[in-house]
Amino acid sequence: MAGLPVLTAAETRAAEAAAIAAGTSVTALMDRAGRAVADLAWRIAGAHYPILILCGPGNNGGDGYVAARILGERGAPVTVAALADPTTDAARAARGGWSGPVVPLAAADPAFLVIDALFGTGLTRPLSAEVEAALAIPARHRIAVDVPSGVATDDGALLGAVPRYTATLALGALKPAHLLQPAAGLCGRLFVADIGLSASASVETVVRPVLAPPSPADHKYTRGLVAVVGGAMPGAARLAASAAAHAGAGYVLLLGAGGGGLPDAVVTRPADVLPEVVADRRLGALLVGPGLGADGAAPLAAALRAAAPLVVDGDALRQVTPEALADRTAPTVLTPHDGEFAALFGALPGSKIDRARAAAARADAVVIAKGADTVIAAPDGRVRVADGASPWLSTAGTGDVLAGIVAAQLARGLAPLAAAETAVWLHGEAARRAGPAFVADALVARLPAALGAAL
Ligand SMILES: NC(=O)C1=CN([C@@H]2O[C@H](COP(=O)(O)OP(=O)(O)OC[C@H]3O[C@@H](n4cnc5c(N)ncnc54)[C@H](OP(=O)(O)O)[C@@H]3O)[C@@H](O)[C@H]2O)[C@@H](O)CC1
Ligand SMILES: [K+]
Repeated sequence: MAGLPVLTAAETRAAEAAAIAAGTSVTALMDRAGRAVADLAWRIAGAHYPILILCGPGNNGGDGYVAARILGERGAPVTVAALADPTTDAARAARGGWSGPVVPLAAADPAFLVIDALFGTGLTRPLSAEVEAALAIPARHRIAVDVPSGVATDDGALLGAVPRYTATLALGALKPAHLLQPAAGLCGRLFVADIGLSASASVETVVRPVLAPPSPADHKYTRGLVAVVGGAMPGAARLAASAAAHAGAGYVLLLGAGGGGLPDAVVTRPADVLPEVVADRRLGALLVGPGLGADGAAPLAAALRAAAPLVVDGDALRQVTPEALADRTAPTVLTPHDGEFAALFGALPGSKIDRARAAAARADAVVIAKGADTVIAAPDGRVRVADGASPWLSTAGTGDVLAGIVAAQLARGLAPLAAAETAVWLHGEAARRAGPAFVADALVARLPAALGAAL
């Protein structure tokens, strides 16, 4: 199943221009946008609770005037406060359709619902104190039109004090700011209004995969042999191995990290059999990095020679170079958090999406840039962004679990980007099922149920 497209401000403008070239007017697009805003506001506030609509000078403000007209026609108590007069033809026309009063921003009173139509994709500079004060007007609920005013559409940075919203209504398509931190954390529930834009996007959201159960012809090797390289901290490798076993792998081998807490089904062998395992044609995927320690040069060098798909995680990411990774001929998936990403690729420019994409091209690997806003990038430029990750995932061992799940998906034959996307979804679903304050081991225990939800 394809994810939702994610468009930058420029891509959105291009989609808008294409729609206009195909015969739709800006006014028609704005009317659809304003109607969608009004419908959402109506569901929250209905006809009896005061609604304050903050309108900016551009087309985001235009959407606000359209919503004001429609809500007013339905009998809702609407007040409009404007930063300045409209500056675009479409916004002027929308302003003309609103017959109620328009007060200056500074004169706006608190309301049950504030609709923020100050700035959308056209934000070009930091917010003024006047705008920040208006955004901070007390309200029970806030809806952001397209994006919260003050967030940078393309990278999710904050250009001022932005409040927390009940909901954000993305117009036409999601934007990076809806998914990337810190903006994503302020958007509240995300809705996408279909206003008739069509665009193919190289960036999509991660969605629930559609997995197939094993066929009668399958056996443990076709289900996938995963080998996990242990190291200085064997617990991390055990966790990863256990995750691989619970995420559908047919056979899991753990090298040099035996000990308690493992399912008996996971086969443990001494570390020095790694060259033999790497040469085994039945190997489906190799994982190196969890708990490897700072002294992992020898096993890492052996792992890089694997003809099977390789997952590089944790400590290994600090001991490898993008060039060594790019030299591999079999698929490689990297799972860095921010610190490991910086250690491996240095400070790259642009949004997290831009950085992950550049890193993937440089290392010729799929990069899973982890965090509250996990971004998956492939060397060919395709990107998948996960939304709504459990905040409780920020605990020790969850990265080891993810690496094990990725290895299991590669071992059963998924292409690297699909393996990464499937793994990130399963990891997120297991976390959702685990509830609050789980330990990483509990995440592993939820993996079969998460997998079941994708069959
Ligand atoms: N794409 C689509 O298909 C559709 C898009 N639609 C809607 O249009 C929105 C984009 O509209 P937009 O391009 O007019 O920009 P918008 O966000 O209203 O802001 C521009 C204005 O704000 C000003 N300004 C900027 N920053 C500022 C600051 N910090 N402080 C003060 N002022 C600031 C800026 O001034 P300037 O930089 O020019 O001096 C300019 O006047 C989009 O998000 C969606 O809601 C729908 O209507 C229909 C279909
Ligand atoms: K807005």
